[in-house]
Amino acid sequence: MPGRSKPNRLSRASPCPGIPFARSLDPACPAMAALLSRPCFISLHMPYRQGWAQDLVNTFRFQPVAMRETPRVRQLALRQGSAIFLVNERLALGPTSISSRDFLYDVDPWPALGTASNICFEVDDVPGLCKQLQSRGCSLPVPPTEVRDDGGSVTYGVVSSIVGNISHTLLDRSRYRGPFLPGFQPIQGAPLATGDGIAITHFDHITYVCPPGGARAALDWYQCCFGFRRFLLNPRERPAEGYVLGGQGVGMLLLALQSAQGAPAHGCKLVLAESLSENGTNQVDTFLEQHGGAGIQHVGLRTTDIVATTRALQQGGARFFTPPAAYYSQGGKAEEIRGAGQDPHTLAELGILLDTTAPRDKDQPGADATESPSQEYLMQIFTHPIFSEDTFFLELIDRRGAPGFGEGNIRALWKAVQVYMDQQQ
Ligand SMILES: O=C(O)C(=O)Cc1ccc(O)cc1
Repeated sequence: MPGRSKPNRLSRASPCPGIPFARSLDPACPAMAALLSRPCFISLHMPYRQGWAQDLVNTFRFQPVAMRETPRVRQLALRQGSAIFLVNERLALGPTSISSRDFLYDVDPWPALGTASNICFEVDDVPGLCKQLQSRGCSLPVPPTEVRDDGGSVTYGVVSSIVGNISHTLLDRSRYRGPFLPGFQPIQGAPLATGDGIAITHFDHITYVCPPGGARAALDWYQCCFGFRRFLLNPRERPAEGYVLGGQGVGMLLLALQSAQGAPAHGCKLVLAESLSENGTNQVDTFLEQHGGAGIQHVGLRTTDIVATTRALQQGGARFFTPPAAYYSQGGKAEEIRGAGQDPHTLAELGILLDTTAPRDKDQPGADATESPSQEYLMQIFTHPIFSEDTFFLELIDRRGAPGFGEGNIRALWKAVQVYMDQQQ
């Protein structure tokens, strides 16, 4: 955890605290009332005076919707589609003056550096879920709490995840009519120009970096505690092993989950990454080192037009990883791109990756057996790290029927990041 040492909670014997080990490994592990929906917001914490909120507004065109300011902290909600980042900034130096209650709807991760540390989920019964989680031994830094203003009231609690500095705000805002949350002032003003082509609709997935041996424990925890279901990233993935990428410099295990509620096509997935590299540092190890432990490595933002969105963001100054030029010329890639109905020159100019190797697995929940697999593909592009360290970054993802993750794209990203990191040294 940045700036503060913390015992490794992944070393617990049972992945589901309080549940006998054998039962806890059962994916149906015991009826959680938790029906978590798509993330309501993702919290970012900045150390003193790092104005990254401005970049989200000016470059990524997130719209400021609401703000809360105390003498010690500022919290700013920024929105694109239904994706909301809650940017938390300290207004004073030094940890002593800040109490955990300064950051409403969150806990203070004491960041010595920028970190994305909280994912808020809307739930129906906050006290009931908090009670269940507590009875399973989960740590609840904020017990169920009611906050109200003129727009009504909400109930929230915060639970610590077993992964690094990540926490989850559990929120019931069914009784609230205001624009964001009680305690926040709406930010009036003309919406930012939307004719610029940026078409971000929602959070598609959130990828964690787990410590060695930690991805499986995290998978079990989210299944047991939040009722998440396993999501197979690729038809070739064997459930017992996970999606293992090896060779060509890649050594990584990926496991994924999706929330039980919500249509699969629109649900937000959690991807758990763990390094399997034995020799030398890679992007996952680098994250652990520079972040000071496990945490959120990137957030995938779903777009319905990745070409226009990337172009507009690049014009606004966003910087993206670009794959080596050979990516577009070798192994029939240009034909693959054309076959998908895209233009290889445009994708190459912008650095967008396209993958047709992640067709819809007909066994995944929600799969539509009538759709033709040949038309399914996805396109992705990844920003450079957005804080000063090589830690957190954003991704744009445009899914054309493909719900998984393309192996070719992950390899290309891996390579591009390695080249970037080598250049940094
Ligand atoms: O492709 C994605 O968006 C993923 O989430 C998979 C992934 C996970 C970790 C990495 O360092 C690179 C790629």
